[in-house]
Amino acid sequence: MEPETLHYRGSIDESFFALERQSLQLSAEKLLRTLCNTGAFAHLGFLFLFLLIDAYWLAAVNVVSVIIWLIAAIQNMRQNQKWCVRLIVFEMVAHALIVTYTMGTYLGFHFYLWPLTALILVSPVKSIKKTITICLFIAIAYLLTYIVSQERPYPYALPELIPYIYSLNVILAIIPFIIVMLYLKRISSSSAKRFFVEANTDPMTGCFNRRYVEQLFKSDDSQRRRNFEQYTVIMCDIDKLSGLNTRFGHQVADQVINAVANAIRDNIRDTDLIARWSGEEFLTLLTNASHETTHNIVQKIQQSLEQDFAVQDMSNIPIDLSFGIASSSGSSNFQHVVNMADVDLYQAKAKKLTEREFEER
Ligand SMILES: Nc1nc2c(ncn2[C@@H]2O[C@H](COP(=O)(O)OP(=O)(O)OP(=O)(O)O)[C@@H](O)[C@H]2O)c(=O)[nH]1
Repeated sequence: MEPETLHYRGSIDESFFALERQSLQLSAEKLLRTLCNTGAFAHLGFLFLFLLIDAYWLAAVNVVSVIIWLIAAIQNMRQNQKWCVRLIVFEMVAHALIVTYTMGTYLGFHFYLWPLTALILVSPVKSIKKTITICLFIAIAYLLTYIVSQERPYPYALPELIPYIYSLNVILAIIPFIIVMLYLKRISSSSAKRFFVEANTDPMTGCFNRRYVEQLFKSDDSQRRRNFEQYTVIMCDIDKLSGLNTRFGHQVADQVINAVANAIRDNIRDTDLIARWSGEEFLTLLTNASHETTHNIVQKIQQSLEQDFAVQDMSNIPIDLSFGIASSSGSSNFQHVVNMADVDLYQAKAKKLTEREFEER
């Protein structure tokens, strides 16, 4: 699955990093914080409701509930998520049972038991056996409320509020469920993006890798292919990279590779694509670019690189790029176009070599 936020140009763009950071931040701690805040506020609201209907002892129970939610929030802040979840589960089960036993099932307080199963699924309980046992225990507790409290008459004031309290409980009980599901959705989309990036990009430069480009031209995705119906391939090779490694070390050579990737990236459009084809070779795919535009881009890449080296005080590093260019016109076969660009590249390199030999004579 390709994340929509990844553009063809470059590779892992800034919006992806922002999204990734956001998703990671929405960790268990954030999920529990949202739950604790919602739980504490909801119980504070119910405290007033119970006072309104003269259910004083239930209001007292609610005070204890608010305290438990606050302690759970503190445990979460202290990174003690295990105890935070235990307290939430205890409070929700005990409170749902007490209120349902006192008021009957027709007020809907027993609905709070269901979202707990979702919470337990994402909680730090690692063992599957334990998770299933707790979920079954919740199901049994739900059944008990039904058996014990079904026929119980409503004992408090303002019975006309019953349908409203029921509706409120239905809505509030689904909130923890939604929060947990959103959390799971975020985690799964974040993992899919990470998987895509790891499989299709070069970690050092952030460019797409060869695999991605080859898959792109093999894929049946007509929308994506249409973007590359009329394209030009530029093969860019860093000359004598092995020499740079020997003379200046791998770190400097890596810096050179990154600088070349940036120079290409800065001079192509969002609809174009850059991929690290091999250690010292980059492939650039330009869409609908004329001969003149392509040559301008090549020139701009070289100029950008020189400027970047001057800014970074790296002008002493002898860096030369060779380019091979081929266009898809007349051939729809990607591999064939790449081969033509390769031939052009080797000719450019051979020409340089001959010129150098001529100068040295
Ligand atoms: N520092 C660094 N070096 C790399 C990386 N990938 C490939 N190389 C080096 O790039 C060099 C490529 O060597 P060659 O294929 O002979 O190419 P070259 O030295 O650039 O010579 P010409 O292409 O003929 O100009 C090898 O020494 C590799 O070790 C990398 O990620 N970092």
